[in-house]
Amino acid sequence: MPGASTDPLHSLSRLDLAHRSTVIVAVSGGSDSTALLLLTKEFLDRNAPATRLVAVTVDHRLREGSAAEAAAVARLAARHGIAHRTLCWNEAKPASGIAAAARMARYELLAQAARAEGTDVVLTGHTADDQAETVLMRAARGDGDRLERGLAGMAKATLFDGSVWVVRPLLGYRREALRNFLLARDVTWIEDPTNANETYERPRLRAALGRAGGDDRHADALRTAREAASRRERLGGEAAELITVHADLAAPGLVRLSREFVGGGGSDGALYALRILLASVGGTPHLPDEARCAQLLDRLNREWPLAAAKPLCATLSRVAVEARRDGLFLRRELRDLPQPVLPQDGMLWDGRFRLRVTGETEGLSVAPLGPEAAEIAELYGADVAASLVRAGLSTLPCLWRGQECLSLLRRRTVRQGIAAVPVAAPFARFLPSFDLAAARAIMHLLRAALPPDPPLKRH
Ligand SMILES: Nc1ncnc2c1ncn2[C@@H]1O[C@H](COP(=O)(O)OP(=O)(O)OP(=O)(O)O)[C@@H](O)[C@H]1O
Repeated sequence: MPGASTDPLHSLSRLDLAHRSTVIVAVSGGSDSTALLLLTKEFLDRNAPATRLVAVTVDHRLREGSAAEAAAVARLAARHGIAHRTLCWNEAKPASGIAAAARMARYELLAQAARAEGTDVVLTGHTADDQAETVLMRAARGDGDRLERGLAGMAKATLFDGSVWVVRPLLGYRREALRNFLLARDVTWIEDPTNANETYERPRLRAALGRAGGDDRHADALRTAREAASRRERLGGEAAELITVHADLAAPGLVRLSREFVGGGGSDGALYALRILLASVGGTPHLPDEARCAQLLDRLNREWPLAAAKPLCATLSRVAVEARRDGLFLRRELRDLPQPVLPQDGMLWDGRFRLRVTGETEGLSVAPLGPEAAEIAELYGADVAASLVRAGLSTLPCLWRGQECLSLLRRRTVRQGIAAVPVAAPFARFLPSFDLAAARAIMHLLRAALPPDPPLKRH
């Protein structure tokens, strides 16, 4: 992230939008996203006049007046010759955790809008002020792991659901500069009353940063974010290297790590790589507990030499771990596998596969292969113990008609118009650009679909 700059007109020049036929800007009607919309319009008019600009407002239907706010954004867009859509969050609202649910619904609706417009880019108006607040809140909570990846704050770009890049071109710019930009053009914006409600953590922090000494705290927070982001990228690069060199898919559903991987177990990169591997094999979106993974690596380092006689086994984060003479094997544990489900397009299965459904599904279900794995185990992993191959296979999604097993669902073998595409669970929903190297390595290992390049120019 650049240091806070004063001329927001430069903000878009770092984006690679030339090959996109359409770009979406997410506009709440607040100062930041309104400024972003007008900046993007100016930028595209000058540099990529063939690219269509679409403003999208999400009406969360949480406050009286939200529809009128969306209509005000629509009028502003029309005045500037910009297409505008309003999308409503119509689902039932949860009783608690409303802010997080609203945020998730907003991402989903924005991604839907992007797909409908045939683009993979949505720009949002997050600023340097938002970034400083995010980092200070995370630091105060002390969440994140020992390596403090969370202190990197928001990434310049985050891939949502594997398909839409949410890009934040204004992260290096102060809100005040954006407001001055709007005032100079006589453009007004909407003040969201929740932004001033100091019963919430963010507005409280925002008010504190506005008082004496706030600028220094702001600058410190941005420095912390920059440093944490480069540490996080370095760590991800190390993990990617370890996964690429020392991990392979010994058989479907069975990841094998070499002894050298564990031998380097003292490094932060190995610990991070192991956590990514465990989360991906187990199908959990969050990385498993850092301390427990460090203990496992430590134990493997100390005891593996003895494992020649008897495998060393452990389970962690839905993964069965087995150290044998010929490698460390990871597979989804057999407990708590999904019950049979009716396949639906886009459904995430056990956090490990995305189902693709194009055909008729009546009478069909998707469930783990289970004991039927014994029938086909000999087809795979000739250099691995048959029991491991069977165990790995038995956790994979299979197409059933009643009690009859029709076929193992694979990425390409589309049976009855149904396929199961592997996903890397920790990066399936949100993939921040800091983690791209590590994500690509694990996706490559699992034969998952690789992420599209982010629309950022390389320096
Ligand atoms: N209701 C919404 N509709 C469309 N986009 C939104 C909406 N709410 C937030 N966003 C996008 O997410 C960004 C960050 O959201 P945040 O809640 O921090 O901003 P805000 O205070 O609502 O408005 P602004 O950032 O425009 O001042 C916004 O700049 C905007 O791009």
